Amino acid sequence: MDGLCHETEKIIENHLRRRGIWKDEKLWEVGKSRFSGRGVYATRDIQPGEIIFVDSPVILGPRAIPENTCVSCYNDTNIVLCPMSCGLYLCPSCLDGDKHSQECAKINSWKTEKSFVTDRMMICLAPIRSLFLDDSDRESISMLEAHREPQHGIEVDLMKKKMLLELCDEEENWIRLTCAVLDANSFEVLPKTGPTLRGLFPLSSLLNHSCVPNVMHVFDEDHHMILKAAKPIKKGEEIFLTYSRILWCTLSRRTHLLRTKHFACECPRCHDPTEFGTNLSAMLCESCSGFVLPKNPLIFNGVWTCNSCDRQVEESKIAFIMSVLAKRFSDVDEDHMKSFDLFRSKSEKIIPKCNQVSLEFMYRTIWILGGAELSDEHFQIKGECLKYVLDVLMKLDVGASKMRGLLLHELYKCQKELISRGIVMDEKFNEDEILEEAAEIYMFDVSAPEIIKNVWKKKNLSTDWNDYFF
Ligand SMILES: C[S@@+](CC[C@H](N)C(=O)[O-])C[C@H]1O[C@@H](n2cnc3c(N)ncnc32)[C@H](O)[C@@H]1O
Repeated sequence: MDGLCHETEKIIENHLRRRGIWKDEKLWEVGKSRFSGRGVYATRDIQPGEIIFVDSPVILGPRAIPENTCVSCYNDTNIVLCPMSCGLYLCPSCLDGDKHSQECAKINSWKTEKSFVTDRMMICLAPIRSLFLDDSDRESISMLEAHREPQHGIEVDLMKKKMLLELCDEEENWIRLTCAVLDANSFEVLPKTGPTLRGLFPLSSLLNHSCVPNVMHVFDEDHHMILKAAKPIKKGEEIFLTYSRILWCTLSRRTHLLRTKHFACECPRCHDPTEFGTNLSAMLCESCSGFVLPKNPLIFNGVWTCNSCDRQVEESKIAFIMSVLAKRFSDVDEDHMKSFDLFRSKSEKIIPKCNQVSLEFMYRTIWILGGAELSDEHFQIKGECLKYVLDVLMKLDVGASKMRGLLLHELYKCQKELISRGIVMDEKFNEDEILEEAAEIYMFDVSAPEIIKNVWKKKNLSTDWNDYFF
C-alpha cells in the first residue's frame, strides 16, 4: 500500500471509530486504483448480501427546497419558516435547538443591509454545515477528491451574488472546497419518508465507478449507509458502485459521467457495443432494419454502423434522434396507455424495443400504471414491462441491485392481483419466491415497503444491521 492510501485508511479508521462503526476484521482496504487515484478492494471473498462496511455522514443536508420538511430532523409536522429570517424551515422543537441556533446565527452574521435571504438557503445548508465540523471531520473532507471546475460551488455564488451575503475569505474558501468535495463524492440519502437528502460519507466516497457495479447500498433510520455485495466478490477485486443510471445506454452514461464527474468510463460494459447483448444503444437501420450500433463506444463523436448492411451513421445524428424521441414522450402521463400505443407506433420504425428510450418508457409505464383499478389488459402490460426490464438487468449482470428489488416487489403485487382475477401470467414466476428475493435485497433499508417489512417479521429476521455486522 502506498503512503497516500495508508494515510487515507488512518483517517477513515478514525472517522469510523469516532462513530462506533469500526470493525477490526474489515472486508475492505484502500489501494491504488487502476482507473483513477484510490479505490477500495476486497480483503477476502465476499458473498452476495454480505455487509462490506457501514459508513456515517460527516455532512448531511437537504438536496432541494422542501418547504414542508424540517432541515434538522427531516420530519414533516408543523413546519414553519424561521422567524429570524435565516431562510430555513424547521419543526417547533428543532427551531429552539442548539443545532439550528448555531446555523441561524452564522447566516445572520453574514447579512448586511442589502442582503436578501430566501428559502434557497436550504440547498446551501450542507456546505455551510462544514463550518461547524471539528478538525477530525475537516481532515476527512480534505482527503477526498474535489471537483475544481467553475460549475462547482454554485451554493457560494448563490449566497454571495443572489442573497448578497458577506462571507469572510476563510469561510468562503472552506465552503468552496466543501462544495467541490460534495459534488465529487456526495450520495443521495433516502430517509424513511420525505424528500431525499445529500450526504458525504468518507469511506463510501473512495469507491470508484463501474457500469457493472458489484455492490449496492441502503440507508437506515439514522442515515448510516450500509454497503452490501450485490454479487460474489473475489479477494483482491476492486469494489465498484455505479454513479450513473443502469438503464441508460453507453453514450448517455459516458456523456453524463464526463459532464458531472469529469471522467470517461472504460468499464467492460462501455467497451462492448452491444452492452452484454442488451443492445440498449441500438437504432434501426433506415436501409435494412438491422441494428445500428457504435463501432467503438469508447470514442465520443465516432461512427455507428449497421450490424447487417454496414451502413454508417454519425453519432451526432443518433444523439439528436434519441433526444427528440425522449423529449416527445417525457411528460405524457395523462391517459398513459394512449401514449404507450402512440409511442410504439411512432418509434417502431426508428428504435427497437431494447433501446434505452423505449426501456425508459416501459419503466415509467410500470410506475404510472397503478393498482387495483387497472383493467386486466393493463395489468398484463405492466407485468410484461416488469419482466422485460428485469431481464435486461439480468443481462447487464448488476446482481442484486436496488432496482431489481423495486421491480421484484412491484412484480409480486402485479402477479398477486392477476392471480386474484383468475389470470396466470407466467408459471415460471412464483410470487412467494419473488417476494423473498425482494426482501433480501431490501434488507436494512429504512425506506422498504410494508410488505417487505412483514416478510422480515414473519421470518424473525433482525432488521438491525449491528446483529449481522459486528
Ligand atoms: C467518488 S471519487 C472516487 C475515489 C477517487 N478515485 C479518489 O481517489 O478519491 C470519484 C472520482 O474518482 C474518479 N473515478 C471514479 N471512477 C472512475 C472510473 N471508472 N474511471 C476513471 N475515473 C474514475 C473520478 O475522478 C471521479 O470524479
